[in-house]
Amino acid sequence: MASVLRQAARLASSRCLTQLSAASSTSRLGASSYNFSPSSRNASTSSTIKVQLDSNTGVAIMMFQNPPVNSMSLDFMTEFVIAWDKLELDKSCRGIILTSALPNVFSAGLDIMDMYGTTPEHRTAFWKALQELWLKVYGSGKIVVAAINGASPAGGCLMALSCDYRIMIDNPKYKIGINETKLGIVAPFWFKDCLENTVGYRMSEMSVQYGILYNSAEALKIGLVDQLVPEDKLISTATETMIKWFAIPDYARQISKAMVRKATMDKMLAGREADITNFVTFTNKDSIQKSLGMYMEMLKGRKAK
Ligand SMILES: CCCCCCCCCCC/C=C/C(=O)SCCNC(=O)CCNC(=O)[C@H](O)C(C)(C)COP(=O)(O)OP(=O)(O)OC[C@H]1O[C@@H](n2cnc3c(N)ncnc32)[C@H](O)[C@@H]1OP(=O)(O)O
Repeated sequence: MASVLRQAARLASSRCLTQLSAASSTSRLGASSYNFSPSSRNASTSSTIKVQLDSNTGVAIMMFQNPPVNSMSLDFMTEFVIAWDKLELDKSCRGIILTSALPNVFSAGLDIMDMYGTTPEHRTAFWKALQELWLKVYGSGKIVVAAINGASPAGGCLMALSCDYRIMIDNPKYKIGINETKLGIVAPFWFKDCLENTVGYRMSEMSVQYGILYNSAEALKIGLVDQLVPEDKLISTATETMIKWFAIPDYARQISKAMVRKATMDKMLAGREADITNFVTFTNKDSIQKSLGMYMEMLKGRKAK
């Protein structure tokens, strides 16, 4: 145990978890001091990411606004990471709620147009940006809550899985899952690892092969999300949840989080270059390009009907 703790402490000061110790101001706010007055809100906005930080409570809400479906394009992910870094450096921010500013969709996952018909150089930059985003969110010392207010397939599901807690709107029309095989592509190992860490081995074995998208009730049943709420209670519940987490001393929670996530993080850090090569090689294949093209056509055709 002592060696695990030493490792976790080393991790806490390592590149991906540098924020852990920096943000460890213990329990400045309990639920009773919660005050969400508009005057305390800080707003910062890029074209696709909107951030509201309440420095009284320490809760930041990061909203995706990349119409029509919050697809994770290279530009979106770059803006995400810039906004994320700002929050990580802000000591008044103790927790981040991820949600969508668009109706009916949390995130449609990776932008297929960034993978389809693009150059290997472009896809390299695209995949690096995705790795970077994931390492930041998954490795964050802040408390991160996903407020899932719509469809959340593939990369959208990964984003939610990287958080500490997932709250979803209770509506059967919203689906979440790792559905890559349905597109004729393969989710990389770290998508699978995040799913497995959350729902267990057998469920992820079924899930990644079939490419299952679960509705909200099914997602709750298998533990893919932690809580369902009516639409009008989503942000208030996410904020209240965050305030409850604030009662735990930051440093102890952060070290514990680092211990639990270390193996998954290390695997990615060790395999980062190979993962980029795999992605670029895989998406260079004619058969994969064909699958992506057909899927895009299907999406557009569905709309035309
Ligand atoms: C050996 C192993 C090596 C492994 C190496 C790695 C291999 C590659 C790994 C790749 C991992 C991929 C991860 C992903 O995230 S792939 C993306 C998966 N996403 C989806 O399947 C979602 C598709 N979209 C939808 O289902 C719906 O759009 C949605 C439910 C989200 C919303 O429905 P709605 O009816 O509201 O909207 P429309 O369907 O009409 O869509 C509106 C427009 O948006 C376009 N669109 C939708 N999704 C995407 C997307 N992901 N990327 C780009 N564009 C998207 C859609 O075509 C419409 O466009 P138009 O308005 O122009 O018609």
